[in-house]
Amino acid sequence: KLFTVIAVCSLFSLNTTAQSTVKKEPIPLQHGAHRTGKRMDADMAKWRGYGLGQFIHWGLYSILEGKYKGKYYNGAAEWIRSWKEVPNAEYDVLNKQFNPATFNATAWAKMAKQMGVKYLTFTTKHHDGFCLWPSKYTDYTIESSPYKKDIVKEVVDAYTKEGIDVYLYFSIMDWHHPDWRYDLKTKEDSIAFDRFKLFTKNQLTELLQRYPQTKGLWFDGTWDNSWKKSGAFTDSLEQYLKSLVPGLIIGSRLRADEKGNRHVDANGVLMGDYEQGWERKIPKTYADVHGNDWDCVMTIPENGWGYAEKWMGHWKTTNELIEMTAQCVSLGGNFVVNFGPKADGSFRKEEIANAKEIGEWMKINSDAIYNCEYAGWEKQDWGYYTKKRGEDKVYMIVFNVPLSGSLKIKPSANYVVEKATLLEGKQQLSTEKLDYGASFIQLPKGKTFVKPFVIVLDIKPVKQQEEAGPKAKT
Ligand SMILES: C[C@@H]1O/C(=N\OC(=O)Nc2ccccc2)[C@@H](O)[C@H](O)[C@@H]1O
Repeated sequence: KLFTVIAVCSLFSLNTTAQSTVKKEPIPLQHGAHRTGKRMDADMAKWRGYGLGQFIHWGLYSILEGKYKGKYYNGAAEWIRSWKEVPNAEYDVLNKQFNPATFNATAWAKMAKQMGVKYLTFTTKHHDGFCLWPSKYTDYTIESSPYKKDIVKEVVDAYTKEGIDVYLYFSIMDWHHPDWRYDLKTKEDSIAFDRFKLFTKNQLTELLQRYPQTKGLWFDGTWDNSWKKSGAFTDSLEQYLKSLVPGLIIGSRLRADEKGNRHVDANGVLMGDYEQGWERKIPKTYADVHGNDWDCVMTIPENGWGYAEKWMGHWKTTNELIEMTAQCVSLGGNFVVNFGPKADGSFRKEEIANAKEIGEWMKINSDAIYNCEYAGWEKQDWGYYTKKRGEDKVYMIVFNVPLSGSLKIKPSANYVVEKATLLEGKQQLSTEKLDYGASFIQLPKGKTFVKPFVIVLDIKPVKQQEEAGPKAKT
């Protein structure tokens, strides 16, 4: 018996070692990824350099503020329609109340400009199906509200005028539309969902034609079986949308391949121009991003994107949001902070404060954020490295000042540091060489730092040391 066990195990181990050496044949896919590696055109290069963005969730859910008849919903406020306490029929007539009479898109855009964001993602239609633009494919739109005016146009125009690129959030899942299906089990399901797919294609065409400044589409609500079973349609839809607007940027949440895989296809290749799975989470290491472009979308409270009277759990401070921004950019991504305006279009005081304080920090330190990339240097405890794209400049974004006042750095072998300078005030800092290619950067004695700060390292590429011949056998 024992012999059998040993025999089976050794066979297994043989088999695995054999497998590890045999290259896996790619699975032939009609509707998998059509590109491997990053998009290298100018539109995507601009996206890659944004660093900091803003998300805005605004809609009928903002009226309920995460509560109903005095009870507080403990889920994400924009999902309150799905709460058993809220009769769908009562939620669905909230369009009759929506009337942000004092809404001022220009004020939003100026707040965003001051904050230093380079792109906005704005909810045109969330899961509840209510359209903030006057779509001609449904009557469940802003035109059916007392407000009547085209909010999407007001937002797109105001942000574009401030030089902030606009991306339109669109939920495929539409709880209000009679032809939406979670799964395709019957012939009737498929007939209805075919109508729904045409409705979706028509609305997206409408958005791109009405708002030609749109730089990209941010898809959501694509996790159900009905969409997973529509891989071919998602492929043709993406290609169709990109034929309407060449250069359009679409993340990995839209597509499914013909085997129902989302984000990455059956061969593990990203389907989309960037990875959209980093929602309220940040990659730990560069390896986690698998060489893809990516951004992280983040709520200021622990969860909840639409306005809620009571924010859930911990509310992120400005320093935490700045650190998350630095963390994302240091790993080659962008960081997108979500704001959930009240039904009247005003922001809560905490969000206004965060935007102002982040803006004050960006005013001094944005060189370390805009158009920066992963530096590839060994991470140190004091904070994060970013590298200016195409320039011999590395930035140290410092959050943790050691009691010694000496910040250790270990440049990658292909660079030496020529000079270290405090970004604010331009004071040059002394450095002390250590062994193993490391150095100490000495902070000025007696200076106390009360905010995250940046040190600029002027670096010079060095030829890799020629291998000194075959290593002596030790
Ligand atoms: C930005 C958020 O996006 C959502 N959902 O996100 C996800 O489904 N996230 C997700 C799902 C699977 C893997 C990773 C992220 C929405 O339901 C939510 O209301 C909000 O609009």
